[in-house]
Amino acid sequence: MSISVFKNPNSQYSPSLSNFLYTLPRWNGFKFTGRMSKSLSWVKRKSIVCYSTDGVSSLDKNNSSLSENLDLTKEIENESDVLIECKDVHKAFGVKQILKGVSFKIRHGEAVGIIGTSGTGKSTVLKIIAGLLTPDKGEVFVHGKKRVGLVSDEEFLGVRVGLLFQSGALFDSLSVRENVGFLLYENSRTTDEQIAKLVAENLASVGLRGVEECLPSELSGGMKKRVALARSIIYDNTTNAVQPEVLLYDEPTAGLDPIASTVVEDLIRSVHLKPDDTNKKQGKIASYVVVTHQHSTIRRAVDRLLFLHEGRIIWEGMTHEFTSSTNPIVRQFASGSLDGPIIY
Ligand SMILES: Nc1ncnc2c1ncn2[C@@H]1O[C@H](COP(=O)(O)OP(=O)(O)OP(=O)(O)O)[C@@H](O)[C@H]1O
Repeated sequence: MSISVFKNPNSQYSPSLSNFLYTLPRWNGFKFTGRMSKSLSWVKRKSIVCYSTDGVSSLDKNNSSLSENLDLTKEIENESDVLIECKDVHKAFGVKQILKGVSFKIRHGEAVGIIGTSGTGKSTVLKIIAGLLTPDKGEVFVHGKKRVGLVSDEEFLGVRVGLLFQSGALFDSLSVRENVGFLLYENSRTTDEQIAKLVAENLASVGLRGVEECLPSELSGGMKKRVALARSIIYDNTTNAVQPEVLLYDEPTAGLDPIASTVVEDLIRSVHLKPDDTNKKQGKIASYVVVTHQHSTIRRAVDRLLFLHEGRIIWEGMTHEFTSSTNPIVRQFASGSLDGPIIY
């Protein structure tokens, strides 16, 4: 499989194209040759940015005290189940050094949350894992294979990585049905009727019914988010291919009411393929990573947490350890207190 990255002279990509990028790593032979090619011909004329103009990194040497809080005792010897590894990842935007040596591993079967204050670089980490951004320094490994550059799939043979964008990033000119079924229309032999049925089922699973023929502009922000989630989990159940797949969710419940949040959190759980149910067809996501600020999402949708602060992972632990952590930064964040080392 190969993936094209189209250069954009304005160094911007539209939300729709962001989504286009999301879809790329997940499907073989992605080309606009299928049933949707006509309506999407405009996509070809546009282009996708590669964030390649970042400034030179400068390491912040003043954070050694924070790093001391890392629990390094949880290293597990078996490396064969590591799907994603970030090793000493650095990233700057212009003169702003965002990531200053981020290292962690995501293992097969894990449900991991990345938390931390606003603007600390959580989405940046997801984009680096997904191959939409390249680190200035450090390495990302997908199933033990080093990611070489921007989205380019040959080197990830055997693992698909998908990213659900914070914005939802729907195709504005397509109906909800076409958005959710997009990849199936383009890439599978499933009939239109079967796709329409799958779309309706997946929309129902995120609590949406009867919106198939709406345009995204007719939906509320929360509805758009759920449509995007339905699109990220739909798959061709007429094939038996089982590949480990990693889904990256960027704030999937931000802006949703508490009940819609619960629906989404439970759905994220339900598509997760745990190592002990590999024979089951439902739940094909091997591992997932959720960036979130929502306490309910932390509680319901993830098992392990990574705390990103000032460019590094300063704490990691199980979800139940989060609120009882003695790390002053984590404690302040968990309680939402104004008093503590985090200054706003
Ligand atoms: N493409 C870019 N160009 C320039 N700066 C960027 C770019 N992407 C992110 N940044 C900056 O990098 C920093 C980290 O952004 P990021 O979105 O990763 O943070 P975050 O932790 O996900 O924030 P939030 O919790 O508010 O969503 C921010 O200061 C942001 O302005």
